[in-house]
Amino acid sequence: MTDTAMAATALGKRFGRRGSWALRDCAFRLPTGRVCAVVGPNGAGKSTLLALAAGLLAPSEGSVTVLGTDPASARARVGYVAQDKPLYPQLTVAETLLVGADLNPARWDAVIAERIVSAGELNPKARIRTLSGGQRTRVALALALGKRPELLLLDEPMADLDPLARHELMGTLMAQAAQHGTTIVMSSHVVAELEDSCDHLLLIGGGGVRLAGEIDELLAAHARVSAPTESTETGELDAHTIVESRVTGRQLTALLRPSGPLAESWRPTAPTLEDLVLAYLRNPQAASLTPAHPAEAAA
Ligand SMILES: Nc1ncnc2c1ncn2[C@@H]1O[C@H](COP(=O)(O)OP(=O)(O)OP(=O)(O)O)[C@@H](O)[C@H]1O
Repeated sequence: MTDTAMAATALGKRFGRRGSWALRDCAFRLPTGRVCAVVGPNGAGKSTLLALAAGLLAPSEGSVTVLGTDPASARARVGYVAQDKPLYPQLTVAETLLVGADLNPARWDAVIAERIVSAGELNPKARIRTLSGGQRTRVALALALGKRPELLLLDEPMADLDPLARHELMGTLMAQAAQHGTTIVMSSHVVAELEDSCDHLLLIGGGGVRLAGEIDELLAAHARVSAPTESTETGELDAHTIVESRVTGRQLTALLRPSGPLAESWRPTAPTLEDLVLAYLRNPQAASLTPAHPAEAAA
């Protein structure tokens, strides 16, 4: 048994010998039992990271392990739903679930798979090619959860679901995580949607990991501060790691990682997850906060 669901060391991937790096020098550790959000701009490498963990891509350098072993050896214990939800178009919904059962004889949970399909009122006799994008997502999630995985890798699973389906399927995923201790790693662009359900964050940007860790700890390591410009002195914040600062009217606000006490003129408030993610995305030069780049020691 391992308490690490996924870990990367100096992980890099490039497509083609002379291609540019999709990911480089990634290091993080995700403990088991977490619901982890993978966030980052288009082209940041989120899908690449999930495909590396699923064992569908091989690293160009470094390594990734899942459930304490290499991705190929862990495949039977891992569920993966790719962004394009590949399914056999000519099979019916019922036949697709039968294939799931056949491929996972020791682990298959027909009850959960059928519950997910019937909650979407899908006709078991409908062919996959006749389903909408959101309906296919539902079948892909039924297949992945029916496998009763220890680790579930989901690439933008909610993107084409309507709000009700999103809510219901997110509830099903969270119940699965709570009941079976399943680790869920889920990429998404909708940060507000992740705030309530995820407890761990991987923020990917510029080909690397910008933020990695428990969301509570990441939020606690940052403060949003503001002060009237006339009451601040140049360089007052220099001791701290500034992620973002801006002047609006006569107010200066900043999102920073305090390295010690802040001067009295600054009023700190706690940032939201969305504040944090947006500040790092808007400021690619801001210093990363990951196990490989820990926070500065308090002064
Ligand atoms: N098969 C491939 N061949 C060549 N380049 C690729 C391939 N797959 C991905 N890339 C490149 O790798 C980089 C990362 O792509 P990836 O799909 O992992 O990003 P992403 O963060 O999932 O993006 P999005 O949010 O748009 O889905 C991009 O620059 C992309 O062009």
